[in-house]
Amino acid sequence: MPSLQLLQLTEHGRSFMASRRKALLLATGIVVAGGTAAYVQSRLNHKKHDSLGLYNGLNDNEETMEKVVMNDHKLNKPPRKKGGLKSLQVLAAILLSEMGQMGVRDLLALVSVVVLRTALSNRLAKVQGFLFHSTVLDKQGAQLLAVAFLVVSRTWISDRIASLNGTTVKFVLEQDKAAFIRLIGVSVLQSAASSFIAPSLRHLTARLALGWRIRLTQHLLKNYLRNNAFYKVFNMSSKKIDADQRITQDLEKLTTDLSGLVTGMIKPSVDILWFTWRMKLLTGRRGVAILYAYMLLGLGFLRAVTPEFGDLASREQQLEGTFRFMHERLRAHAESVAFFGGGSREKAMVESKFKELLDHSLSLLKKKWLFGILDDFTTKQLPHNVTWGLSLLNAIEHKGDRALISTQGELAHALRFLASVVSQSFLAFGDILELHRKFLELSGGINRIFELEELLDAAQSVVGYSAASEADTQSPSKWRDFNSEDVITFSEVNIITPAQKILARELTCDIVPGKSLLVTGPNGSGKSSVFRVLRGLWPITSGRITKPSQHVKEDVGSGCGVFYVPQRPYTCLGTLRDQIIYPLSFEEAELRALKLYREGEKSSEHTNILDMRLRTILENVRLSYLLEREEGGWDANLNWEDTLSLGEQQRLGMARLFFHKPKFAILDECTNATSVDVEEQLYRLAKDMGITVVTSSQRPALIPFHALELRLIDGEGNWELRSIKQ
Ligand SMILES: Nc1ncnc2c1ncn2[C@@H]1O[C@H](COP(=O)(O)OP(=O)(O)OP(=O)(O)O)[C@@H](O)[C@H]1O
Repeated sequence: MPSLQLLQLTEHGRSFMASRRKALLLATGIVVAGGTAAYVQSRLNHKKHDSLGLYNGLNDNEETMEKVVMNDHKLNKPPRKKGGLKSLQVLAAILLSEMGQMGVRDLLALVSVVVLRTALSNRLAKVQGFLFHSTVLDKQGAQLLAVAFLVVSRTWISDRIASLNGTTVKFVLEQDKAAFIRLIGVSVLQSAASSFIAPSLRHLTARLALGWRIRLTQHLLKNYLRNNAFYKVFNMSSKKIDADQRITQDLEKLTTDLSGLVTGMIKPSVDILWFTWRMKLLTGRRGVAILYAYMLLGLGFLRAVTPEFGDLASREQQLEGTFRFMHERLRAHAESVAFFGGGSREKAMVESKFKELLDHSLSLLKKKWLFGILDDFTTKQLPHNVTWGLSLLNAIEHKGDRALISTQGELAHALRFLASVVSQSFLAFGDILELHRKFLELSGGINRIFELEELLDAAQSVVGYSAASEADTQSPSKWRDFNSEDVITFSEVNIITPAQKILARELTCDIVPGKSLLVTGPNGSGKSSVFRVLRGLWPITSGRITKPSQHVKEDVGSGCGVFYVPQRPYTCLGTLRDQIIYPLSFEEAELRALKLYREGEKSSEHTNILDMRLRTILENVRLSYLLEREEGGWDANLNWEDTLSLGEQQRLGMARLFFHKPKFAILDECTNATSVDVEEQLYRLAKDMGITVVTSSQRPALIPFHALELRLIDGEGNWELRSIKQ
């Protein structure tokens, strides 16, 4: 393919692809859909300015991103199954070593050999990194220990209660009143302890889940909101990753399930050990052998008939996300839909997604129901017969004269105790089987979260110009190496879409201060794409871009180096003031205003300086009436997106530009909804402020404000640069 020959890789490009490939190979099939739960998350999703993707073809093969993902899906499925047991054992070991239950670990590993030949992917190992690296010294380590302690206590109390049950019968038969009253006293104490343990366990489990949620959310958000990863993740492949849904709802469910699993794992393990020992005392080795033989057979049978609950649960979450996303879109575009009268069309689309979700949920419910029947029969009903068998065994081997009341009492005690022990053992056995299903369901959640985590990691390791410039924000010295000049330079840069279509071949041009550039060309020829590459949203595969820093240089009386005003206006959540100072916080804006406009003022006057400056800017963009119109003035906090007209929002965007006062402004048709006279005034203002603009526009009225024209001729790679006669 000729276009591919043009994709000569830079070292950056290669290593980016290598790291991405690694991440993608880790990923199992990407099943995605938009979805949203939290408003802020969805704003990130919706307000992103393009539906762009990262390059899928940075290496020299011809696979599209989608194919890579599909292949990865195929590649990964079998290892997932094979690796499942290992991962499970890793998780079990982690959990149990955390809780110091080494003896239990061996048993659980043994049980998992029989039960769990399935499905937790290698991502489980990652869970360890985030959730189980706590020590007993930190809060969560202590909580884990407390959970383990409570679970063991609960088992001990169950055992005592089982024993008491048998003893009651004995005392009743012997009609020993004093002993009976003592027994009631002990029983009341045990009940009190029991009622303390159950709610405490629930409370601690919930706290554990919350702690993990905080830890995981912070971890994901750190990468999600850095280096524009949210943009890259939404556009990594032609399919969209519903990152918002995963970070909010999926994460909450995962941590709740996981903490439930901790108790779910400890309890049956402790119970099985405890009651096996009891059983050995009561029935000897033969009884234990019978019990275990039944359990292993039952486990094997249930394993064979268990549906793929992990995949099913993951699909359900995905469909839930899609359904929510449909509503979210409708909310975001309510006015447009209402103008078009698109209600019934939207209804059909929402209903089709709902039907998909419903069908899946129904089939999942049916599978759970059928599995539940077999599960119940194997773990709860059939075991009664085993209990009877074991009781018979116990009764045959019981020594003593059956005619004596004391022997009868002992036998009754032993049989009741045995019945309780066997039933507790089977309950534990049922719990272990339940664990199997929970693990499968959990694997779906883990895959969704850690797939996102891997993509976020990959987005961080996008090297090339983008990452270099972002890394600079943390290390200004490094940044200067790349951005030492006050000039924007494209040298032999190929502008290529994520679908590998070349838009501008070996683009070369310099933009120096005072010589503004007008980018023109037919729709779809790549004007905005040039800006995307300049901003580092799309990586470059060849050539080099130089640009001034995003940093503020207060000392020279100007704001940041380059400021972008996108085609679609963006209003943030917050006050009127926040709209103009975005993306700075109030405090940062005060400092900026002080540095830029009144060197050496006292801090008490910061706000005044800022508001005075902002008022002038609002007057310049002819929006000062907003201050009077909206209650609260600068502090008015509205849904600006719905309140302001498109033209007003665009003027607000320009106000933002004037506040930041950059050396270069990248203006992507960001004034096309304003009237021509306002547009001209805005450009005049920018010129007076010494801002060099790079404009994408089709309006002839703007030509005189520029010294150069870059024309993207056909969107096929051809371009020309010419100077504009003033
Ligand atoms: N994420 C993407 N994946 C694949 N192709 C894309 C993506 N984003 C944009 N394109 C394509 O790249 C081409 C250039 O898009 P761009 O937005 O740069 O056009 P433009 O010149 O700014 O158009 P307009 O004048 O309509 O704003 C278009 O054909 C568009 O469909």
